[in-house]
Amino acid sequence: MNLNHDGEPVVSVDDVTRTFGDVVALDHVSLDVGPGELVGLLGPNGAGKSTLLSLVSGLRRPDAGTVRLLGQDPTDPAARATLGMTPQETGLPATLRVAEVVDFVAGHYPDPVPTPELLEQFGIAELARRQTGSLSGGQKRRLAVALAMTGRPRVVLLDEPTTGLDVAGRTALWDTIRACHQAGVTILLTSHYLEEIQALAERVVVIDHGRVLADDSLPAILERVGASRVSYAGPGGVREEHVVSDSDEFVRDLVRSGAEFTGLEIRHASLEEAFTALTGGAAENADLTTEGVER
Ligand SMILES: Nc1ncnc2c1ncn2[C@@H]1O[C@H](COP(=O)(O)OP(=O)(O)OP(=O)(O)O)[C@@H](O)[C@H]1O
Repeated sequence: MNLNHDGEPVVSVDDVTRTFGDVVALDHVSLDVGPGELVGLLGPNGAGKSTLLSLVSGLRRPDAGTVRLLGQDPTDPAARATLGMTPQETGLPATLRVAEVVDFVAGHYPDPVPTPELLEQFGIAELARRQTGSLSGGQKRRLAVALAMTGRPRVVLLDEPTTGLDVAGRTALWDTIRACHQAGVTILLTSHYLEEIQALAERVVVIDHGRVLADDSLPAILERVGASRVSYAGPGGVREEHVVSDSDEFVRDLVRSGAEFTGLEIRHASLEEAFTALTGGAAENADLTTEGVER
């Protein structure tokens, strides 16, 4: 599905299956991503998200079906010149300095972002001369995402980009990811932070057991759950909460009934509720979190 854009998809996954021995990691998955889209891949542990990114980045080949990156086979190195990627686990050469690692990666691209500019953009300029082995987990993560942007990519794959970052680090990285998106870069990201998907993605693809369960705009995904929570304080200040399918109708009826109430609040279903409904409760075991993240 390509919700917002005309033209050729930047990433095209057509009826792809990939197995590892007996495990079916991807089961007839199809997905098109249009130019400039920011797509969030959401799914419980082992759903197939990283496998999908490994096929799009040409690290692995599908058993069946086709994957195209800007119309080319992503296993062809020429196709990957337009690609930036931050894998889930990144190995940085521990004895090299931060600026040296960026320079090394930049050397692979025809028109890289100048190293000082890139480090500034990712808030790690003051770490330029530090050996990467001495960086904190969060600082390494920021550097890893910065490396994905070094070659001015048209497509960026981010596998859990902000895992391990504190709240300030996470929101700073979100701003950088948004800036890349606004500059027209196509971004496909996975995350276990529902707030991250809610804050960044305009389109959400929910995957479980190697299958696409939902692929739609964020509001449409939320709407699928259909329910809203209406709460208010009744007489005596006792708070009541109702889960209703039509909050407008509920409030009209409440007003018509002449009941006294104050502090009316209407909350639409959260992404967590939508995800739990879609995956049949998998969210509860999925290592997904909605805690400790400010939007
Ligand atoms: N190299 C491999 N060898 C064997 N099985 C694998 C391999 N890579 C992935 N798998 C299996 O394929 C399935 C999908 O894994 P994948 O890493 O794509 O999930 P994921 O959605 O990225 O999970 P997580 O959120 O935990 O990172 C899992 O059952 C996993 O164990």
